[in-house]
Amino acid sequence: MSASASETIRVSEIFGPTIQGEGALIGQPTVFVRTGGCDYRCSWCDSLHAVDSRFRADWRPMTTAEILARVRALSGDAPLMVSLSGGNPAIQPLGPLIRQGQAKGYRFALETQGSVSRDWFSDLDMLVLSPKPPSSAMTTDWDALGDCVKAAASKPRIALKFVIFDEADFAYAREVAARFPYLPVYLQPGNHTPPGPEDMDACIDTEGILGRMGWLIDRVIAERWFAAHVLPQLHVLIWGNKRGV
Ligand SMILES: C[S@@+](CC[C@H](N)C(=O)[O-])C[C@H]1O[C@@H](n2cnc3c(N)ncnc32)[C@H](O)[C@@H]1O
Ligand SMILES: Nc1nc2[nH]cc(C(=O)O)c2c(=O)[nH]1
Ligand code: SF4
Ligand SMILES: [Mg+2]
Repeated sequence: MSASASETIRVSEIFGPTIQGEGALIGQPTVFVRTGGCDYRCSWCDSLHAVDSRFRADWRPMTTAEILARVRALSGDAPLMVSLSGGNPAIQPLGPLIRQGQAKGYRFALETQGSVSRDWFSDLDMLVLSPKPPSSAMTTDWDALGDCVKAAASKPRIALKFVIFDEADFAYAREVAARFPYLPVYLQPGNHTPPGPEDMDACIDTEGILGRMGWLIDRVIAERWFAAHVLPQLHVLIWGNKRGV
């Protein structure tokens, strides 16, 4: 599907530069463009303010030019990595933003659950596919996930990233990884989030997160899954569930 540059994109928030706190690009200075709206409702979603339609009034329709101007202002016009997240950014017309941003030297990563594929995935610098394990209560559409990998196969780096709370989630990650044996895998312990986005500033369960991190490392080693990377959500350990960091 193609999109014209005049189409608007539903934006929940644009923030940064901060560091990418997760996965393959962890530690990299990054500006986040978080789009509003998602076709999933994960039981533990940490970004409900970009998912729950109660927050729809906060999502602003922005043109590609407006988003790019905001990203350039936040970064002082110095090109850096832009992470397109959400919500599900794949349901927004982001192709023109990626191409116009790249023309200015910016690089683009996109985080999605793999439920919707777009031909413009091939223009990305990095596609992070984060299929949802049983604890999310979502069901994987294997054809859609395969289509996402195919759409991106010609150019960008692709990585799989899994949130793991328990043994069933770990088994799911193993299954997906076996279907795509050539893709790098990142595993991150789940963070038990408060029930509503209003309460997100509540304290995080650091002990629980680090406990699951230790368990995850033990499981990876026990299975001799030596191709997997195990990482915490670094930004959560530093700033908790705060928005805009
Ligand atoms: C908020 S999502 C937005 C992008 C897209 N909808 C997705 O899920 O990939 C960004 C990343 O945060 C992860 N995430 C969401 N809630 C989490 C939680 N409670 N603990 C750990 N990671 C979480 C998701 O799995 C995903 O990898
Ligand atoms: N610092 C930081 N790193 C992140 N990595 C993935 C994020 C997301 O919510 O998509 C995120 C986020 O919100 N903040
Ligand atoms: S797919 Fe991503 S944004 Fe949507 S509900 Fe799940 S974690 Fe949240
Ligand atoms: Mg997040």
